[in-house]
Amino acid sequence: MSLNIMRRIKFCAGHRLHKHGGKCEFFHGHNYVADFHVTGDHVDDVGRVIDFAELKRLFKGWIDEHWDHAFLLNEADENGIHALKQVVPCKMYILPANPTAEGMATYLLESVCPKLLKGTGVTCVKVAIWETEDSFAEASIDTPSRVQEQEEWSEPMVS
Ligand SMILES: Nc1nc2c(c(=O)[nH]1)N=C([C@H](O)[C@H](O)COP(=O)(O)OP(=O)(O)OP(=O)(O)O)CN2
Repeated sequence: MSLNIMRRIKFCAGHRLHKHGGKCEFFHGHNYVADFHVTGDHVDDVGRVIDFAELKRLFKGWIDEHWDHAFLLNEADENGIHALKQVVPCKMYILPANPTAEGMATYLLESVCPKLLKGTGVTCVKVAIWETEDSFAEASIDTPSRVQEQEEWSEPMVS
């Protein structure tokens, strides 16, 4: 048996889609919603897979530090990165792919959640990123063990 729970985290961030070819190539921002779906196979003495408050501490803590009020850019977007570095102070987070809802959900699921949840006994199996109230993308894994832990972290650039 598995038990599935979800913790929602809201944040705002700026981005642009490298080579989008349309309006989303301009710098702009969104009020994002991130839904973290977590699974476990047993409950504690209180009846919880994991305390929602602990998930908030972990997920919101990471989001607040790295993405909230930051600009998210594709590492291939040299022009955008160069431009943002001129801004003082500047909070920027560089991703290995475009900061689409799909790219952000994938990054959280594969690169961030395994580290945050290490030792908790639960696994994040799906992350949904809502870019607007009408559109979202989700990344999910079928088998938790498919998630690989990655050693490299992109630190936010603050200047
Ligand atoms: N599959 C995806 N398509 C798009 C993404 C994305 O993350 N995944 N992102 C964007 C842009 O970020 C854009 O800001 C959102 O575009 P759009 O949905 O067109 O924006 P609006 O809902 O605000 O549309 P209006 O026509 O301006 O009302 C684009 N595509």
